[in-house]
Formats: sequence, structure tokens, C-alpha cells
Amino acid sequence: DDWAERGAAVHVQREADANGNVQTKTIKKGVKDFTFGRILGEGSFSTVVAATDRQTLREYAIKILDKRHIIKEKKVKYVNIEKNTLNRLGDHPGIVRLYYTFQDERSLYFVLDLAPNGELFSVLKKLGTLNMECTQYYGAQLLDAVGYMHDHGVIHRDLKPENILLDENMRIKVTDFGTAKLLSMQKSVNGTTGASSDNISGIPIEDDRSNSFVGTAEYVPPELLTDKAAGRSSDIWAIGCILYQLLCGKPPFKASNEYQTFQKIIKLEYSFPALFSPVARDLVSHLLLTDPSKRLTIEQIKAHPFFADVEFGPALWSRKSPRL
Ligand SMILES: Nc1ncnc2c1ncn2[C@@H]1O[C@H](COP(=O)(O)OP(=O)(O)OP(=O)(O)O)[C@@H](O)[C@H]1O
Ligand SMILES: O=C(O)C[C@H](Cc1nc2cc(Cl)cc(Cl)c2[nH]1)c1ccc(Cl)cc1
Repeated sequence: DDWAERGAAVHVQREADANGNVQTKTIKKGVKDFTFGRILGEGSFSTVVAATDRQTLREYAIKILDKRHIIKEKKVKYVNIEKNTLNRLGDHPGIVRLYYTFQDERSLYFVLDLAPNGELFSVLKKLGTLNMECTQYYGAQLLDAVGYMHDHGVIHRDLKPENILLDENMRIKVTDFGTAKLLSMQKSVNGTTGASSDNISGIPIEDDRSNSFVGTAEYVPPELLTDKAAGRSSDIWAIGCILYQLLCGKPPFKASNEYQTFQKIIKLEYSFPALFSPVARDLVSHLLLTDPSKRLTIEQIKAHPFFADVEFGPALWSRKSPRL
């Protein structure tokens, strides 16, 4: 019928009603259901546009990809990885949520949470550095979001301030999952694997597929340069680089070109500015370790004195963001 032509797609939405019974309803969304507004930004293969759902008047960010361009640049795999990964990570306040996908003859559409306050990177560039309180707050939110990803068998592999967006409450929304690594999920304790694609309940198993992807130079861990597989600890390395950068304004490994940046990473050639707080120095130096198995885990980082006065869990996502 008409919605098929309109490039709509059927989405099954599960919602528990008052007494906990799960109701499923099918929602058909397509281009015609949205009013498109301002362009939020452009990627190499995408344009992200603010859009309003004409029925609910809710605002979204819609990422539009040109099919011909995707095919020509051989990015079909990345687009489908982004869709599958976002479907797996459907329910965390610190991760950009994917509501619908659909296509028409020319484009693919991802209907995502709108993060109206741009990239954490832009805020950092404007302010130069963040103070301890802000770094603890944004660092804690990043840890919570990455911990959720890892629990759901997703390794981001390209964490950086440009991929950390800010929502209307200046809380983070991690984005850009097209280069994520999805671990296969084995049977969970009650013997069932995830029933549906969007809420897999299971235990991720490390499968050591070789890497074809390397992230952004300044945040790449050494194991990706000596061609070993990326694991959860690769994201931990990137968290170390980000915490360092929030506090002193530049990433720990930065040279005039990528090759020299890679050399510094492999040689672990970095130093702390004199004013770098000792407790932050202790944490970062336990993340930027060449041996991935030596790096702290998410839980160990949350327990580190640097985050002593941060309350993790739901409060982290309802408390007021500190003034930047
Ligand atoms: N959910 C969102 N809300 C608001 N702005 C967004 C959202 N997603 C992306 N943007 C902005 O749109 C621009 C393009 O984002 P997109 O993820 O499509 O490409 P990219 O990953 O930034 O670029 P590339 O594909 O080259 O890596 C970016 O500047 C980003 O800040
Ligand atoms: O998995 C699905 O639901 C169906 C499709 C899969 C899909 N169809 C495609 C067509 C083209 Cl031309 C390119 C890509 Cl990457 C394509 N990916 C789809 C539709 C929309 C979006 Cl945003 C992603 C994938």
C-alpha cells in the first residue's frame, strides 16, 4: 500500500503498560511523516538534519545517506553495522538512540536522538580545558555509556570528543557506531539468546576476528597498530586519551602527521604537564598502558579515587550538569 512506496518501514515497538503487560504495536514511519529542518552537520557519506515527527511533534536528528554514494564508496557494510549496533544499544541515556530506519529510492534514513548542543570537542576547543568537576562528570558519563556498550558485546573502536555529543541538558550522547565491533552473543544464563534483534540478552563472547579498521590516529591503541584484534581495552585506551585531553586541552599523542603520532603511541611517548593533578595522573597512567591486559577495567576505573565523589548509576543521568 502507500506507505511501502513512501519508503516507510514497519517497526515493532514493545511497551509495558501500567500493570507490566508488554504491548507490541507496529509503527510505520517514512519520509512523509517528518518535517525536515536545519542541517545539523555533514559527514563523509551523510547529512544530518533536524526533523519533527508530524504526528507527535517530537524532534529528531535524521541521518540521511545517499545510496549511490554508499555503494560507490563501498560503505554498505558500515551502514549495516551502524544499524545493527544501534539496535543492540537501544536503551541507555548516554548513547544516541535509533528510533526508526527507512529508505526511499535515493537515500537511507536513520531517525536518531537529537543532540542539540553539538560535540564535546567543540566545547573543549572553546574553553581550552575542563576543570576537575566537569572532567569527573563527563568522564563518569562516558564510563557508564562504554560499560553498557561492553556489556552488550559492542566495542566502539573510535571514541573521541568529536563522537561525544551533548543533549539539551548538556549530558552526553555517544554516537558514530559505523566502525564498532560486535561480539557474537552466546546463550545467556537462562539458555535463550536474545529473542529479537534489538534487545539481545546474552553474554558477549570475545571472538578474535582480525581487524580491518583503525580509528582516529590520536586515539588509536598500540595493539591496533601492531595488527592485533581490538578488545574492550581498546576503548579503555581511548578513554585515557580523552580524560587527558579534557584536563589539559590536547591529546597525549599528537604529532605533525599520523605516522609520527603512531610512532609516539607505539613507544608510549607522552608526558603530563606539571599542573596535571596527581590523582588524574595516576588514573590516566593506568589506562595508557601498552599491554591491553594491564589497563584498568571499567569497574576498576569507577572505583579509582579520581571518581571518589561521583555517584554512578541513575543519579548520574538525572543530576544537573556542572557549569562548563
Ligand atoms: N544525533 C545528532 N544530533 C545532532 N547532531 C548530530 C547528530 N549526529 C550527528 N550530528 C552532527 O552531524 C555531523 C555529521 O555526523 P555524521 O555522524 O553523519 O558524520 P561524521 O561521523 O561526523 O563524519 P564522518 O562520517 O566523516 O566520520 C557531525 O558534525 C555531528 O556533530
Ligand atoms: O536492514 C534493514 O532494515 C534494511 C536496509 C538494509 C540496507 N539496504 C540498503 C540499500 C543500499 Cl543502496 C545501501 C545500504 Cl547500506 C543498505 N542497507 C536498511 C535500510 C535503512 C537503513 Cl538506515 C539501513 C539499512
